[in-house]
This record gives sequence, structure tokens and C-alpha cells, in this order.
Amino acid sequence: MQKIISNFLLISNAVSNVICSLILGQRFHHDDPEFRGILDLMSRGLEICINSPAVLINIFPLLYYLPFGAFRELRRVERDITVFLKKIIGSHSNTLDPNNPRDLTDMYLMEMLAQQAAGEQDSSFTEDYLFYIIGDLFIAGTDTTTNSVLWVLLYLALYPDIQDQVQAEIDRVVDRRRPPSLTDRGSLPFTEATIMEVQRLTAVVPLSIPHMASETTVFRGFTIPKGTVIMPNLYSVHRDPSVWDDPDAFNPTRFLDGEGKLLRRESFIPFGIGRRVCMGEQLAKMELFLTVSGLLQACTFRLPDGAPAPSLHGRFGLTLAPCPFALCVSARCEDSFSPNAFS
Ligand code: HEM
Repeated sequence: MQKIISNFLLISNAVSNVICSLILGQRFHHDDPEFRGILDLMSRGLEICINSPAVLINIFPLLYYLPFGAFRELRRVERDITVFLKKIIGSHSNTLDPNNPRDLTDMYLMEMLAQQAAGEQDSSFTEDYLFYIIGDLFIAGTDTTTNSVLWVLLYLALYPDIQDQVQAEIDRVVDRRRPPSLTDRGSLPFTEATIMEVQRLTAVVPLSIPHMASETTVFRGFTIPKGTVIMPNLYSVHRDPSVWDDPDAFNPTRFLDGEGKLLRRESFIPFGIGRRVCMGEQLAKMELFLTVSGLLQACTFRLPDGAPAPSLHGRFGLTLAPCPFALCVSARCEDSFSPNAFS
């Protein structure tokens, strides 16, 4: 069976459900309109914040209140997300059973209540903070991982010989009788190297997250005054010709040594670096490995016959998303995951 697919909502739903399970103790059905609506809002919110005139709010905060265009849309997105998250926090608060915490929200509420009971005056554990933490984890953990998976599928459709090698490795190590698990990760270096090479080329969070110099600092002869906003350019690090041979080429073997073992390259920093490195790095790597290896075990992804090669430039929000593309998905064996699941 094969099918042409241009709608990959199944992937963002699955990725977001990992965060929902951890934070909210629940998964949402893929058809749930409220869930779908909130994912769209988050994605749109990020795009407006980075890639519209609303970015100027960072410099002129009063622009936030303008009653038109991106400014008004941003306020609406923010309001709708707030209503959704506050409703969930409220229902957790009402049904909290300290003997049976269900998720991170329950654990947080229990700590908050414990600190209140102890008379803690300056506690940072408040429902307002919880709201921001949940929002941060949703925003940081959904689009990043979803877009990484989409880029992998797109690159593998453009490079079918590499896709064949990934599938051959999965077939050799895992077989097709069971889905890949995390214990297989160390035995699938080519699959891992392929994911890393896509992460290198696409740098899904290309400008990382802005930081601010807490002190005046001299770095390589440049004085950086206290308060300067710094935006690390991870994209340029990943394409630096002084570090990477032929940096624009898609070549997973650059992450493998002569014996086919995985190489750690210090200039490979898709999750940032240092004290504020991505908090979800380990989770994201697990999700990427399980999703990509599971999908490639079950299906083959090709460009539809006669379709022009999709652009590899991407759409820039906080994350770099691939431009819309279509793939022809075919099942690799009768009883495997059906391409119909993507509809
Ligand atoms: C492929 C997926 C992901 C990529 C490429 C990615 C990348 C990044 C990058 C570049 C940063 C900025 C690091 C810095 O400031 O130096 C960051 C921060 C962060 N990420 Fe991720 N991320 C991913 C997935 C996730 C997931 C799944 C979660 C949550 C469960 C998450 C949570 C966070 C948080 C909370 C921060 C802020 C950390 C801080 O400021 O201390 N990320 N991420």
C-alpha cells in the first residue's frame, strides 16, 4: 500500500503527546480539535514572535497593545493558550491526590503547597510560575522535535540511497518483528549518524535562544558590555568550512569513524552549549531515535513521481521548519504501520 502525504500532523501530535504525558499525565487523541487547535496556536505564536513586525515588541514593549495585524494576533494567541493551560492547572489543583501524583504538574503543586504550609515567604513555587513552566516545556518541546523529524523524512526522501542504508541497518539489527527500542540505539550508528547529519544541516533552532551578558566581558578581543543581548548562530557553526569538510553536503558518515562507530564532534551543537544547554536534549534524542527508526522500519518515504525537489531553505520561526512538502509513503510489509495513519 502507498499513499501521497502532505499533512504530517500525526508527527506533531505524537511529539506533543510525549510532553502532555510528562506534564499533564494525559495524552490527547489525534482528532481532538482542542488539542489540535492549541498546537496550531503555539506554532503560530512562535512564528509571529520571531518572523513578523511583532519582534519589535522586544525593543518597544508598548507595541504589544497595537490593535491591528501581528500585534493583535499575538495577543489572541496568548489569550487562547492561557485559557487552555489555566483550565488544566485548575483541574489538577481540584483533583490533586498527594499520595498519587500523576505528573509534573501534581509534583509541582505538592511542592508549592508544602512550601506554603512551611510559611515560606519568598517561594518561587506559585501557580503563575507553573503556568510559565508548562508553557515553556510545550513550546520548547513540540516544534523543535517535530521539525527535526520532518527534516529527516525530507532529507531521506531526497537521498533514497541513504534511506536504504538506514533501513538495511534497522532490518539487520532489529528485524521487522518488533519495533526498535532505546536499547538498540548503540547498535544503530548509521541511523544515529543520519539523524545527527540532518540536525547539523538544518540547525532546527538556528539562532538558539537569546542570552544576556550578566557582566561586562572581553571575549577574543571584543568587549561585550553588561546587558548586551547575544544571539548564538548555531546554523553558522554547523556550516563552518573550517570545521566541516564540504559543509553543505549531506554526508552522515562524517559522524562515523573508520570502524563505523559514532563520533562525537564538538562543533555539533544543535542543543546549544554551556550552562543553559537545552534541558530536553536527552528526551529529544530519544524521541528522534524512536520516531525515525520506527517510521523507517515500517515505511519507505519517496518524493512523489515527477514532483520537483522540495526547497531545503525552510521557514524561519523560533525553529526552522521545512517548507510544505509531499511524500509518497509505502508500507514495507503487510502487517506494518499503515500509511493511512498519516491522514
Ligand atoms: C530536537 C529537539 C530540540 C532542539 C534542537 C532543541 C534546541 C534547544 C536550544 C538550541 C536551546 C537553547 C540553548 C541555549 O540557550 O544555549 C534549547 C533550550 C531549551 N530547550 Fe530545547 N531543543 C529540543 C527539544 C527540547 C525538548 C523536547 C524540551 C523539553 C522537554 C526542550 C526544552 C528546552 C528548555 C526548557 C530550554 C531552555 C533551557 C534554559 O534556558 O535553561 N527542548 N533547546
